[in-house]
Amino acid sequence: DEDLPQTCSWTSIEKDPSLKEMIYDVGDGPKPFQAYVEPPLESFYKGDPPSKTRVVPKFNGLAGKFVNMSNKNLNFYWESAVGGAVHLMRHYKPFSTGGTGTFPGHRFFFSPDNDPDTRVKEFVVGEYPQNYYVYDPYFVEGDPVQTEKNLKANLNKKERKQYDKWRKTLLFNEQYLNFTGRSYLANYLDDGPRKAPSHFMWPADYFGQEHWVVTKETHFDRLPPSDDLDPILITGTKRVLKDGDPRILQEYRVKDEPYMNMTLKVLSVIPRVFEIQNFLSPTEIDHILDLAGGIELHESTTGDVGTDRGSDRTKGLERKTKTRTSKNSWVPREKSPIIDAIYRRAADLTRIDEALLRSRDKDEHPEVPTKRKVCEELQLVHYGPEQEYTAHHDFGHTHIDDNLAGARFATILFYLNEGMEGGHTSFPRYVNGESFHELAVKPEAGKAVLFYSQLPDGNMDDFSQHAAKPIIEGEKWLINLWIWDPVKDTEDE
Ligand SMILES: O=C(O)CCC(=O)C(=O)O
Ligand SMILES: [Fe+2]
Repeated sequence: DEDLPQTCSWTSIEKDPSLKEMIYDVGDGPKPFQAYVEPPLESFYKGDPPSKTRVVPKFNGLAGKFVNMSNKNLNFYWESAVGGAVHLMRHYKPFSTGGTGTFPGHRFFFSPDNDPDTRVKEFVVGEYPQNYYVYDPYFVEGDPVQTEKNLKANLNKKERKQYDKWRKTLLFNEQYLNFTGRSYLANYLDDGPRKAPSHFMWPADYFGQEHWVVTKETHFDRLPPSDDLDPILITGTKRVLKDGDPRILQEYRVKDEPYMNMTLKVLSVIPRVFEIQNFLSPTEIDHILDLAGGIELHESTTGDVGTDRGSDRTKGLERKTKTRTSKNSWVPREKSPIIDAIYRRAADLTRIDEALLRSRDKDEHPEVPTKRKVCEELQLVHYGPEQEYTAHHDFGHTHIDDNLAGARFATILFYLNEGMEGGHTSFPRYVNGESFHELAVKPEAGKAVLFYSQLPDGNMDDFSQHAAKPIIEGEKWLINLWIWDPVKDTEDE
């Protein structure tokens, strides 16, 4: 298109400069892997760095990855203190894993799901980067012969395969940790480590760095009549807008502005966090809040706590999660043309084809391994006084047999209001040379925040841990969009 000589400030880099070749061996001979190695702190500052050494953050949380390397069904508990109250966190299938944000000194244990009085393994969480907590009843330290005997006696062929993949994951983790200083929070798959993200990732080289990207999805500045905001019914290729095509409801958008510029400003290098001012227009915000009036908001839950699979005895120990006290609801892209435009703009912002953010026809992106979307529906969230979402990671953990290993890759938060007291989005572990306090992002109406939960090498980013701080006064409205890599784990329709 002639109006758009260049669509973004990014000039092609062959590979992310933070990727370094590491040679590893998990028993099949030496192999190369492009591993993410954190750049030196001095490079995080455009001018003179305030310090050459990292500040140790006040917040000492970390991602705990708990692994069931047995063929037993287990229940996983948190024990609030030695001999204190225990809380059922979740059920673990054979050879499965799960994660939770945790702190040094936290206590967890596994029990067989048919024998809740027995603790087969207890864990006390250590300091970062001690992220792994493994139950392996077959392994005998320093005795490979006995270990092999135990495995032969207890596991069938299929189980042995699953076990061996976990062994490789742990071996890979040791070498990755040694090379990068970080744990490998993904799994080692059938043909090697989890693949590097298939989506584009904006670089974040230093605080205050700016990128820009152009979008034809310009702002709505007048609300179309409600009939024009009916749900979108067309599907697949018919949704594609060619360069010459007008945008949907163009007449209600800012006049004589064929495209608009979005500026991403780097708020944090590790994790990669960007803010984008004026992503949403006041009209768009009105429309979303209007939808919110007609949408029933539900009490939020997280994937971490609560299961209906507990035994009778453990049922009484389940509790509603206290980590997330807000109310939420899902808004599909097809809800209205304005919501659709927000998805298209988000696609331009992340430089992901909009087709990946909806159901696709057969011939759209045949290279993508499944027809699943790469995002969830928008989530509309409301926090009232005292409500919060305590520190957590947005990524999840996949089963060892899931060879695609789809996980949340990027999060975009869109703030719908401002002026509340509290309610910041906090990144308590952002790496810097000045402050041991969190990076606190203030909600401002129309502002978007983009951050990545994964690293350029396909590992999960433990430092992406974040929280919604409690509201002290007022309320907070936001929508968030979760983008997955390479695709979502299940279809959400
Ligand atoms: O409300 C916020 O600021 C953050 C929300 C969040 O982290 C989430 O919904 O996953
Ligand atoms: Fe989150």
